[in-house]
Amino acid sequence: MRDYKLVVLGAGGVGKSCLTVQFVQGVYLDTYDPTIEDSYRKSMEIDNKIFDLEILDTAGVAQFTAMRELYIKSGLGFLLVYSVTDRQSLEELVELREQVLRIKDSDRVPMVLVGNKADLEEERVVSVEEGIEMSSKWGKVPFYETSALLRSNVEEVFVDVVRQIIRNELEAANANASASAGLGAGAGAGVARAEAPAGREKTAVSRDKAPVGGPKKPEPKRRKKSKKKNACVVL
Ligand SMILES: Nc1nc2c(ncn2[C@@H]2O[C@H](COP(=O)(O)OP(=O)(O)OP(=O)(O)O)[C@@H](O)[C@H]2O)c(=O)[nH]1
Repeated sequence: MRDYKLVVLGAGGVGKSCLTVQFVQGVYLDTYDPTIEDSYRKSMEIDNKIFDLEILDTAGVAQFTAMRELYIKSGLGFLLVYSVTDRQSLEELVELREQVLRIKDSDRVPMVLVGNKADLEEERVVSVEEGIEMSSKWGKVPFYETSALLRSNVEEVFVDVVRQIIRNELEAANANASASAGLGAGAGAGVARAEAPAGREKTAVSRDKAPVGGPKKPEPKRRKKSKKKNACVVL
């Protein structure tokens, strides 16, 4: 069984705990109790394999953010959550993502951008388009709008991060196998083949789940083997 640690990051009150508890326990918490740090475990089957997930629900409020570096070091995948009712919470993610990339010392860290509270249409101040724009700026990090209240796209965001981790591991294994077989020049081809089975099936889906993003395009190369796909899924 594979054991993966996922970390849920974002400003205070955006719904990190509600998303996590909805995913793990299938219930919605409607009281607000600021988190210091909570850890949850859940086993799930993805692509016919069982994964044991440890999910760290982190503190959004400033006095606990010193612990963040530790979470980030130990995490394999990250959910960067804002609330569509709070513009500042989206802006705060810019710095958070930079912190993740810096601490992990990589620009290919498995992550998703999550705009939560999408059910609160009347209180919305961040549009779907702004979420998509942020995801594009970040090199097409998969973007979803979610509602922990309605349980929409909740499972999808966690599964997406796990699939990214799997894909990265496959790429690393292929690169190692090619290197140890003395096939340095063929490593790129191995990576490309490895991507196919773990690829996401969704590209871009509008509020009524119709595709809005057109065909997937390869991300412009930042590193030699970088070839990410986009997934923007909103309610
Ligand atoms: N309408 C609606 N309310 C939500 C949703 N998700 C969370 N909330 C509410 O927002 C408030 C904060 O949710 P939490 O999950 O505690 O937020 P958090 O990000 O964990 O907050 P911190 O622990 O301070 O970091 C609670 O009152 C929730 O009921 C959602 O999808 N829709």
